[in-house]
Amino acid sequence: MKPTPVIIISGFLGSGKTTLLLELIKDLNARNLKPAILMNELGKADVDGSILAESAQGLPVEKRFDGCICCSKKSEISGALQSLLDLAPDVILVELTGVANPEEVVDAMAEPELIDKVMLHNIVTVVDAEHVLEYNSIFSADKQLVYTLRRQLEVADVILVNKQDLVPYPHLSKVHHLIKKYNDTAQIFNTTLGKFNQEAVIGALRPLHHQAKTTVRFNIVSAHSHTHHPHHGSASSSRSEQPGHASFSRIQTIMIPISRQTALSLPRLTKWLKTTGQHVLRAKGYVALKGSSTPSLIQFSGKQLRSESTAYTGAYYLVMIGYELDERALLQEWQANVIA
Ligand SMILES: Nc1nc2c(ncn2[C@@H]2O[C@H](COP(=O)(O)OP(=O)(O)OP(=O)(O)O)[C@@H](O)[C@H]2O)c(=O)[nH]1
Repeated sequence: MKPTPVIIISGFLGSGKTTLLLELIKDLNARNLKPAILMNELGKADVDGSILAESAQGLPVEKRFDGCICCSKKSEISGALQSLLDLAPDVILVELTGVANPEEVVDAMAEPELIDKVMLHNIVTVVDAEHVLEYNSIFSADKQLVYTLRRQLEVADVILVNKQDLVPYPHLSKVHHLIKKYNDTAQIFNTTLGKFNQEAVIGALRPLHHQAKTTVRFNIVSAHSHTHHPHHGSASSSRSEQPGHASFSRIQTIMIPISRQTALSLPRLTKWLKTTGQHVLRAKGYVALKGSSTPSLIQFSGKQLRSESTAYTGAYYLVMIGYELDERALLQEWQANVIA
């Protein structure tokens, strides 16, 4: 039996991985290829899962959300991959968290129970064209994170310089220069919203005609996460200073639950996210906005906030992702600046 190809999508927080994943799913569907998806997410809320559920409706997508890829637990990764294999997909797409090293998945694929069943098709790393040049200086004190970000570039077969719409051309060439310093063999594409000629990534894939071992379809399974840092409560992080395969570093997540009765002012929320002294790199979640009758998906990355109306039906919350976050201060600021 032919091994099932695996495509790994990596890239720092907010670079555009889920946006790319949705583009790949569309294209695979157009080619009559059935993908299965393994994704995990920082924090306790499965925002990407909800986006996927809404955007990929009707597509032959299977999703498994229980592999904690952040901790190099090979058994968890390989367990999740094996469950997906039972569905006989033509390709497995793995979307990593923004602070994960793709090598962890590659390592897990080399475990005895998987080695003959899966093969690495390619690693695609998505780069945020607007911010990638700043990362080394912002995170200079965090060796683990700098190492992970470097490995995301070094091990990639294809690198997307995404968000090209937000930067002038000379900036793009500086980004290419940086990438080539770490990887001069990867194919590089400049993209906006993850759109490019996907032939380079999925062109060689063919239907596998494998027999599914189960008819159980994995839908959106509840988000799995855990606390890396007990004293942070809902925050997740670990502080290994030793570069290695483990991905986490000082990046933390803080989940802000929001009552269903609270409608937020978009201008106030935007102002606060842009001006808070906390080191917030990314925020996302579902909220009620004043003047809108449906829940809104909030996406804050690269100091830009986007909101879009959705058919989401779950509890409201905002996940804040950043470094050196002071949870108490952040929640106080939230109350004072957004809620009060
Ligand atoms: N202007 C612009 N925005 C983009 C582009 N690609 C993605 N975005 C937006 O950037 C935000 C983050 O995109 P995602 O695809 O969720 O990024 P991600 O890498 O999956 O994020 P995490 O999973 O949180 O690490 C969303 O609001 C996207 O709509 C782009 O090319 N240009």
